[in-house]
Amino acid sequence: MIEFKNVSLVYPNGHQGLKNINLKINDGEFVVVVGMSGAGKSTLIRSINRMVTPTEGELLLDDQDILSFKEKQLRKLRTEVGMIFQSYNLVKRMSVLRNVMAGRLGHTGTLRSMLGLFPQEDLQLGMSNLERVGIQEKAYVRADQLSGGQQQRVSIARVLTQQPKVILADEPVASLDPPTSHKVMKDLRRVSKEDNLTTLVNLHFIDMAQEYADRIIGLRDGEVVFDGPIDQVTDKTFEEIYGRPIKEDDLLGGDES
Ligand SMILES: Nc1ncnc2c1ncn2[C@@H]1O[C@H](COP(=O)(O)OP(=O)(O)OP(=O)(O)O)[C@@H](O)[C@H]1O
Repeated sequence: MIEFKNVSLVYPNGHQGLKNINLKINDGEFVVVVGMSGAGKSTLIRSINRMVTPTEGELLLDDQDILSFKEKQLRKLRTEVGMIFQSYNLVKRMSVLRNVMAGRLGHTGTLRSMLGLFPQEDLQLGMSNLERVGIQEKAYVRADQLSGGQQQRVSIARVLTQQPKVILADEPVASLDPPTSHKVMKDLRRVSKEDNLTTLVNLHFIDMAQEYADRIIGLRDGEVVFDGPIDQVTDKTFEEIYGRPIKEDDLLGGDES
């Protein structure tokens, strides 16, 4: 379980990114975080792997306060909490499989990883994760030869190969067209559920949020202004989170066709 207890974060320039956050996120939940640009979505999820560090409160992962973690514990935390980025963050010149194997970095020694000396069972794990997202035939292709949707699937396979407890996804479909966005979100949700991973996804399209979330957390100006299961979420909820009527731009539209 992830628990935020009175968590606040003030950036070095004095800007308050998070204000007194109190949340409990259960194992296996698929949570979508929504809010306007600048509301604090990235700050919230990046606190969980300490890419940013809250300045007040306690942030518990399985009852351990990660805000007190130093180097060695931080490395372990980042093995347990995987991340998916809008820009995929693949090494473009390397093969798809090599990128996926980067997920084992925290498990295999750095030198062995740099030399590409992965144990056979790790390679099998990497290949099976590529298969789970439907691109095993691309394993030996250079990452930059793939489409955006395929590259994001590689990054999903990489995070699965890391065998984390938690996945953080920061606007994972913001660079993709509507049909591809739906396919990637479906894959992400399916594999998260199959592996019982706790997943937090930042999305800015409210129709996507409604389609894939178990639970929605709404942020405004660094504060939680809504937190509830998807069946309690209506268009009015989003108007309250955004503090204004819903506009066409807030919807991705389209479907998988
Ligand atoms: N390193 C930083 N130093 C100072 N202020 C920051 C820093 N990073 C983010 N902020 C500010 O904190 C607020 C929250 O930013 P954050 O990136 O978490 O928002 P967001 O909801 O993810 O927005 P977006 O959808 O635009 O990415 C914004 O006002 C942003 O300008």
